[in-house]
Amino acid sequence: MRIAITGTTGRVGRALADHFSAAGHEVIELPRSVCDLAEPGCAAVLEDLDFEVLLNPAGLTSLEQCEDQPGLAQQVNATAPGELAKICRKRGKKLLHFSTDYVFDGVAPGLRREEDPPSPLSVYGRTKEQGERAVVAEGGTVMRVSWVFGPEKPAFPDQILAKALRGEELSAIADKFSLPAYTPDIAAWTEGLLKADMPGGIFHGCNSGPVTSWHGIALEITEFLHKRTGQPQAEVRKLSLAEMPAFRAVRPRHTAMATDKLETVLGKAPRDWREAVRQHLEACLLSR
Ligand SMILES: NC(=O)C1=CN([C@@H]2O[C@H](COP(=O)(O)OP(=O)(O)OC[C@H]3O[C@@H](n4cnc5c(N)ncnc54)[C@H](OP(=O)(O)O)[C@@H]3O)[C@@H](O)[C@H]2O)C=CC1
Ligand SMILES: Cc1cn([C@H]2C[C@H](O)[C@@H](COP(=O)(O)OP(=O)(O)O[C@H]3O[C@@H](C)C(=O)[C@@H](O)[C@H]3O)O2)c(=O)[nH]c1=O
Repeated sequence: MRIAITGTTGRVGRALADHFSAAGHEVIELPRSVCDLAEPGCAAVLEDLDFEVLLNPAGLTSLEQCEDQPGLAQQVNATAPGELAKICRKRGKKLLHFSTDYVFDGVAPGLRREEDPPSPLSVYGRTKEQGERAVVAEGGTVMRVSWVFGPEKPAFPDQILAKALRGEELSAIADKFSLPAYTPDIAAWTEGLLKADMPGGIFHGCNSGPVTSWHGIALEITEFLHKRTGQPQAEVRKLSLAEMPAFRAVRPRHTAMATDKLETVLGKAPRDWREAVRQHLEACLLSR
């Protein structure tokens, strides 16, 4: 299959490109230099392109940058995905677009379902929600992911691992809750949706297991290191969201997502995030 992929310099796009290349598909990479979503009309690149499915993980992912440049966030996260979706529909091509748990306000604890009404708190969340609505209106499929980590680019777990290995003091936010999503697993779920012919609508994609905080993920990492090295388990100081002055954008507190809808397509539940974190850490230690 000929699979076009945006955002291949990013975490999810790189994982998708590597996964589908390894699976024997022809991957057409559409990085910013080929398709700059900040440019109105950028989707025209699809008009003459020979592809069967478009995967669109590209996005303006810094919440603070979105607050500072709302016009750019609107163009990249909302307008451009809508334009890509229109051309995909017109040309009879399948589209999977990536969105976020931050479309929810996260006020109440518990698992968010696809049919729960979004109520974003930030420019990032609002523009991502508009983008997903535009895609679904054109018959496209959306996968909302959360707290993404993987080998392609360092994320929060990598920062904790690096600090722990250097013996530095550790701290992590303990009053914000979700479920992480591991990039190789995101790629496998994407393949599942592709095999189901991209059914349209919204799907939640994250690993399973107990809902956690960033502090909970950090503890999983220090416990892993303790078992792996025999060193005493490092302490992780608990932080609150309010202690993060760098977080100028408002972040939702409870955004763990239920994945039953994806499970129906895949025929199995996503694996536990703790297993995915351990696999990631093993790979990080081996590559050092
Ligand atoms: N990371 C996370 O924790 C989460 C991510 N998501 C969503 O998942 C998707 C993938 O995220 P992730 O891979 O982690 O993000 P990254 O920040 O790692 O990558 C973003 C990608 O988008 C590209 N991009 C940004 N602006 C433009 C532009 N104007 N034109 C073309 N490409 C552009 C970047 O290209 P360049 O390298 O040139 O800047 C990069 O390839 C996003 O849509 C995000 O909203 C959802 C929940 C959590
Ligand atoms: C969690 C955490 C982060 N940080 C730092 C690391 C990083 O530089 C910065 C932002 O962290 P994160 O990127 O993990 O947090 P955030 O920007 O909230 O991440 C979000 O990204 C967008 C794209 C999404 O859609 C969300 O699901 C979520 O993954 O804050 C800490 O210093 N301490 C912490 O405990």
